[in-house]
Amino acid sequence: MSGLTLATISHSFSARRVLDTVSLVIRPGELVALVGPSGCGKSTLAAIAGGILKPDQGRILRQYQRHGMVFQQSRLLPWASARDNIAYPLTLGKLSRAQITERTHAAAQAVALLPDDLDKLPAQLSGGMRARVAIARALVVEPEFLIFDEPFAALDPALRRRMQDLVLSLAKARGFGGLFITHDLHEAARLSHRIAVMDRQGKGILGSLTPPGTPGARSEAQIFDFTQEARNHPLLHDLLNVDERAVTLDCACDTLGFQRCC
Ligand SMILES: Nc1ncnc2c1ncn2[C@@H]1O[C@H](COP(=O)(O)OP(=O)(O)OP(=O)(O)O)[C@@H](O)[C@H]1O
Repeated sequence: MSGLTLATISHSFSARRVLDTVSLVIRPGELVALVGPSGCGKSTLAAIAGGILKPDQGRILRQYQRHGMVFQQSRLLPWASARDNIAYPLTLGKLSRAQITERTHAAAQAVALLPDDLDKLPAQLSGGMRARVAIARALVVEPEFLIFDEPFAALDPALRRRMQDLVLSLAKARGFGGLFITHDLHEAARLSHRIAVMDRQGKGILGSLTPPGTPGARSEAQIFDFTQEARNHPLLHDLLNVDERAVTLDCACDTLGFQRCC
């Protein structure tokens, strides 16, 4: 079981303070979705959680050995094939060539990449394929914790659903925890034990919403009902502007296969 504690994290870019004493505790095995208005500092917090960015102040406690990260932009090596991008983190360890090949192909298969796609460079892949290569690269290390920054945004509804199911089944099998950043409330409700809502100005976590049941065991009706109710929750109502609410609704309708139900 793996958890993460971010304690009173502050960070500035140039003179502009983006995060101001933000604390978030993810208990061992807990999947937390982080939502909040665009620009409030979610990606910055994810980069700090993943050790990509050193905060100006604050403490990070990781209760795991390895995490897998997916960034908002796929951040693939442009000169390397999809296969080599997925394998890259393994080449930094002590695995044999045969083990690397086996794990790379298993990860590629899990994200529904075809063998032909693996020879292509990132520029030759579609946006959705690039996103899946990035997800495979995160999963290939057999992570104990996931940090995913809008990992499924470039995927069509069917693939998005498939990737969500993949993460849920792996989380269940391995008991890992995770931090998922998303603008899609339906996705947040589907993937997480808890939805943490970040302040508009990066001044902390305003509170959390807890969908009923556990991720992976919720019915689509439960998720849909929760999402509809949550939109009117003061925590979200004050934070999401009209456009963002519309996007969230579209996503929920798409995923459920409804014709503009709302
Ligand atoms: N490398 C950087 N240099 C300067 N400013 C940055 C940098 N990265 C982020 N910022 C600024 O920090 C603020 C928070 O950005 P961040 O990407 O963390 O927000 P976010 O909540 O993830 O937004 P979104 O939901 O739109 O992805 C923004 O004002 C952004 O312009």
